[in-house]
Amino acid sequence: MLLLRHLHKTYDNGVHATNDVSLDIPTGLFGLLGPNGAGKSSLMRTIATLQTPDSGSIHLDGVDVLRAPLALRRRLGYLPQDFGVYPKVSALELLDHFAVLKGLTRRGERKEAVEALLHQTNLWEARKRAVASYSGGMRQRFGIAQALLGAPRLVIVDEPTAGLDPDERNRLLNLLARIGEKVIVILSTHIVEDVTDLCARMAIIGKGRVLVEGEPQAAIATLKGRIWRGAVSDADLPDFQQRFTVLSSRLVGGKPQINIFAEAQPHAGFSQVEPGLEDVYFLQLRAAA
Ligand SMILES: Nc1ncnc2c1ncn2[C@@H]1O[C@H](COP(=O)(O)OP(=O)(O)OP(=O)(O)O)[C@@H](O)[C@H]1O
Repeated sequence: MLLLRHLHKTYDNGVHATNDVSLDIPTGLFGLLGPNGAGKSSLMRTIATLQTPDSGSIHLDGVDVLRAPLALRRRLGYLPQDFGVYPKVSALELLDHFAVLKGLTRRGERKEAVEALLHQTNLWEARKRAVASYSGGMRQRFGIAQALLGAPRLVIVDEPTAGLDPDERNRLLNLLARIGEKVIVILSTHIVEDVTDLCARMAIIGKGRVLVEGEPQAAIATLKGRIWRGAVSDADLPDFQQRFTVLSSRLVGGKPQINIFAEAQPHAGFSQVEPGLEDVYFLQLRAAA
């Protein structure tokens, strides 16, 4: 279990990027959902001991991470937002090199670990190709492979699905879900669908604060019976936005279709729909704005 308690981090420019964050993160895939600038990367870097919080505590399986950062680093796999290491060497050689850095010095053991990870991340067929020639999805899978070296207890992946096509996104999420069967995996993302189906638990953060935490389905259930959908004209949209809690709007057949949060039917022609995590997300962000 990873326990975060009352974490605060204010940068020199005065931005309060982490504001009293407390979370219990068990084994499994944990989604950290928030818009750009919400403070996801700041929190990830703090957990990874790449920066220190101003106050608060972090414990991994009972070990005080801020007092013993080396102990955490030995058990951590980290894929930052911009991994940025794509040299013209083969995936096999590069992963082997990272394995040496990670302390896997015995050749036989290292070979076994590297090959197993290339299989696990579906890169075995492409192992002799230069990482520089990989597609975005392959690079991210390579990033996951390096994060898994040394059998970490905690894996942190920062926005790994950004810019991937739907196929590659699914492949990556499935890979993370499988890894999450045994270790703690924190997945930061601004894509709501990344969290809905696969994450056992999640937190939505906005402006550095935890807005909601728990099981996605439980958060969705709190909105049951209170999400209404209907079509409006472009001209009427601003009026609806002023009068109601409009959570989202998308064009369907050229006309805005909007989701409204309301205890009763807000307007003629609106019908109740099953809530989704996107409704939770927009409602929370609105409330925090
Ligand atoms: N080193 C830094 N110095 C000053 N301000 C920073 C620093 N790093 C981040 N910030 C600011 O802190 C806030 C949170 O940024 P952070 O990168 O943690 O958010 P994020 O949720 O990861 O967003 P993104 O998805 O855009 O990376 C932003 O306002 C950002 O500009």
